[in-house]
Amino acid sequence: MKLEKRKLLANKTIKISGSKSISNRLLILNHLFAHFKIHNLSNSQDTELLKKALESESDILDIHHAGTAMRFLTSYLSIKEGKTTILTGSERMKQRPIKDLVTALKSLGAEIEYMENEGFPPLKITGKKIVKNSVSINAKVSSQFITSLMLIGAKLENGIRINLEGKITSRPYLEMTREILTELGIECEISDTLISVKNFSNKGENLATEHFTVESDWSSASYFYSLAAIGRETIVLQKFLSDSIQGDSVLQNIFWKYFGINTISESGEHKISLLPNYNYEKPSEIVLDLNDSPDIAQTICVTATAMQIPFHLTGLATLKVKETDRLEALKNELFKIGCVTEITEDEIKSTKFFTPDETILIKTYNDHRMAMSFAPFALVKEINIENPEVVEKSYPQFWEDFSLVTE
Ligand SMILES: O=C(O)C1=C[C@@H](OP(=O)(O)O)[C@@H](O)[C@H](O)C1
Ligand SMILES: C=C(OP(=O)(O)O)C(=O)O
Repeated sequence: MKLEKRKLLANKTIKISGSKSISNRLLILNHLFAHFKIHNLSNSQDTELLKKALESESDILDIHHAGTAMRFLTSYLSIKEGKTTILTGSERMKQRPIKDLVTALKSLGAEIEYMENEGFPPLKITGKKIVKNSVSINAKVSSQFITSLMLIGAKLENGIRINLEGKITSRPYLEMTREILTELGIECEISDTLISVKNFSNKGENLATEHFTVESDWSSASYFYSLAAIGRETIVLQKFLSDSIQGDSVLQNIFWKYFGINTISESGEHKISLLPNYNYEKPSEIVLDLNDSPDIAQTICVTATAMQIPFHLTGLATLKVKETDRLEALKNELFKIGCVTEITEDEIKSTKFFTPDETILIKTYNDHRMAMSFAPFALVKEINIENPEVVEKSYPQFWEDFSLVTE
């Protein structure tokens, strides 16, 4: 798809759909406990796939590229007594790790077999009653494994105590899970090395709420922060809270500190205005540890490149096992828009900016965030985005919204 050089329009309002992460947690909890009404559910393909899988009677479930769906369903199916299910996904999903989660579930008494390669999907899962309640898990590879255990914890006879080994990755996602459980009336505590979830008996006790409204998706909001920063015009986004339970809401601080974008909240209406500071002076370098919010790394790299600000981002080890190896993908594609980078196992650092070629063709590697994060570069120069439809994984109407704020 060709994006001719665009201009950012001032004061346009975009309504982004519900957070994919919150929605996917709520769907699992909704099926484990009494049904409650979910408002502003994410319209992402990942959420649709999880919803379909939970409603399906089939013995084979294919969740394509949806990482959270794969990880959350692994625990969910492990406690569906009397049912055997094959849980599979796309070719990329078959390369994304799941071993730490499977090992933890097996140590609790679950019955799970690898159908192709040890440590990777597809899995054959036979649901069982789990009575053990203490488990250890490596916290370095993906927080989704831990959330997956937390989500079933209250359904286990004796609750769950999860011992965390190693450095915790993507920790705000664990806090998000705890916040959601707490809001539903399920007791959960998190310390640096231990998470506990108490059993929540369904008999006689009701969940604390019958309605849950999902805040809109902060990771999706990042592309509009990028547009506001590069285009220096105000954009209004809905429905967001400044004290969000989504870790990616840290965008507010990052874009204020490094890109001169002020976030003004209008409480009541859940609107935020992204306002460029006209006295903004570029920093000499952006230095950030993104271990807590890996999904906004691509947005920051492209924004910094468009604005020619040197950057050094660390804490990115998990990027290698996402929809694609995002560090490699960034290195290749940033070069096309005029930035030379060095990457290691968990870092990316810009070393030089130069004037890019006339024709820029961005590859997207089956990764929605590659397409969406590079799109704002069209404010600098015409670019072409390969396979633009990849955005549907998290943000199906992204291109319509992009066209609403640019011309
Ligand atoms: O729990 C979640 O909803 C997520 C956790 C993060 O994954 P990791 O914990 O694997 O980094 C994040 O990257 C992903 O998009 C969503
Ligand atoms: C990593 C992501 O998703 P998942 O792991 O759920 O596939 C993402 O949305 O950037």
